Amino acid sequence: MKSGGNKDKPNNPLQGDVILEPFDTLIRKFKSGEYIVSVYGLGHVGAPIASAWLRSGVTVIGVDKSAKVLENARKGLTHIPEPMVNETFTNGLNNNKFLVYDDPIQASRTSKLKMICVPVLIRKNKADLDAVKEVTLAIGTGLKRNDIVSVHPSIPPGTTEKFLIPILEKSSGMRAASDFFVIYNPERIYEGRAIFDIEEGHPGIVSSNDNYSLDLAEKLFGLIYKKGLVKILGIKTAEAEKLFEGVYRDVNIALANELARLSDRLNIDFWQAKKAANSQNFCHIHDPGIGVGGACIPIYPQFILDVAIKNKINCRITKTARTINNDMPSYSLTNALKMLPRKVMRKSKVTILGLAFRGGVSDTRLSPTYDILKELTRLKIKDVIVHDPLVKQDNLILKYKNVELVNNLDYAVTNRDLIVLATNHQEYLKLNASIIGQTPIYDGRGLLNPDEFEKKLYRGIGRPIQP
Ligand SMILES: NC(=O)c1ccc[n+]([C@@H]2O[C@H](COP(=O)([O-])OP(=O)(O)OC[C@H]3O[C@@H](n4cnc5c(N)ncnc54)[C@H](O)[C@@H]3O)[C@@H](O)[C@H]2O)c1
Ligand SMILES: CC(=O)N[C@@H]1[C@@H](OP(=O)(O)OP(=O)(O)OC[C@H]2O[C@@H](n3ccc(=O)[nH]c3=O)[C@H](O)[C@@H]2O)O[C@H](CO)[C@@H](O)[C@@H]1O
Repeated sequence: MKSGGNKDKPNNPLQGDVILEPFDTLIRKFKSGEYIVSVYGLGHVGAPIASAWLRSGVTVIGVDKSAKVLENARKGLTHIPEPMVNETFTNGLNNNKFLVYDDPIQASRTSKLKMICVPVLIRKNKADLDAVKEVTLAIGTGLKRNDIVSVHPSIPPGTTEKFLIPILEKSSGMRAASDFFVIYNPERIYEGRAIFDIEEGHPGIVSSNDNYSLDLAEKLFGLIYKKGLVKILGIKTAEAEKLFEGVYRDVNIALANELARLSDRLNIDFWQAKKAANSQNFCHIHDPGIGVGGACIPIYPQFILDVAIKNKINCRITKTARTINNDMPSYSLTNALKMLPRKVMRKSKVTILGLAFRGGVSDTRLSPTYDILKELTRLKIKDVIVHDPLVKQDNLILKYKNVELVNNLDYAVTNRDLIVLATNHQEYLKLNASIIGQTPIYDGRGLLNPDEFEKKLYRGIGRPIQP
């Protein structure tokens, strides 16, 4: 059969003697619970994905390596503060639609569609594929004929084809696009509204290397993406697409940081200039800030740079943007420390507002606040408070003997020598002169209204110094 035929019928079985099920039968079997989806990794991405499938009526197996995550999941809970995830897990357990496995091979044997949602972080400027390798091997070991494997983390272009498919083929003894099917579906969720983003926020991206798997992906993922799907034939292109989104953001933030630093030097109000500039339809200047954190934006450009170096391409803008953004914690702290009252720096009491990498989330991965803490510790400042309304405890902070993590904002801003706002949590909008008294504040996110503070006690990135 040729590709591109009736969407309800498999148009490219590739398998000679084996007849594939019509897509409608396949979907019916997922909906009836005969076919099961397994989600490997119940973190920021996996937990909302599992929830989206559960919400579509499908039976889901959650798999994770962490005993704590599994224990929580069995109670219908997650450590991910995403709206609707806990409720969906709890309903799923009550309806016997949500199953939790600690055996990844058994989960693969039991499920038809296996979704890889474990993290790909960075080690020595290269993608760290250890977790992906581990689950891929387990999935391959339990793989059955006509099963479907779908890959979700953001990864360097070529990873699925060159790294994951060979593991699946070797461990299963079967061939991709013939005996089993591989889909790449990058996640585009914004933490804090993940289920909404999957279901209604953006079109989903589905890709595969053959037409049959791509049509299959469209049919399957149509169950959860209500805003439509963008189909890409060629997984490598889809892997690149996701990284391009991240590079675009990183470069635009770097541009904002560069212009804000110029504005600081010229004593120009960057924020007013930005607002006016963005009133023109083609202009989308981003926000400057104390740093670019999170498990995505600082990492994806590195994947691009690594692959560029291997292919002897000099991605100068991507590289420069990283350098500019990496320098922002140091630049901001230098300006903030200029506000310290004259006294021995080591004896100063400094408060950092925000540990999360951005406002509205409790995720602290690669937060610029860690860079600030490292520098304050190097300067031997002994009394440092970090406040965050959403982060209740943090293992990295425990390593700093000079740093206390607190959730009480009044305590954090009382009787201090300097306050540095590092995260744009909405909770900080209430700060003003009567709350912080005579303590100088450096606004590393341009969040606060300078008019709410005494002129000499407020400085901020891109904010002019008032005479
Ligand atoms: N966080 C986001 O907003 C976001 C958005 C889009 C894409 N992504 C991509 O998704 C990937 C996953 O990110 P995340 O934020 O969900 O990570 P996470 O750390 O929040 O969750 C990962 C989960 O996988 C589990 N895990 C790790 N190794 C495992 C293994 N070998 N077997 C089984 N379980 C294992 C962990 O215990 C954890 O529960 C990222 O690397 C990124 O490429 C993330
Ligand atoms: C391409 C894109 O948009 N991707 C989003 C991004 O989401 P994110 O959760 O990482 O959040 P961001 O808002 O990008 O922030 C990252 C860091 O940059 C700082 N920042 C931000 C905007 C700005 O103008 N100036 C800044 O300084 C901010 O404080 C924070 O530290 O990656 C997810 C995973 O791939 C995507 O799913 C999601 O779509």
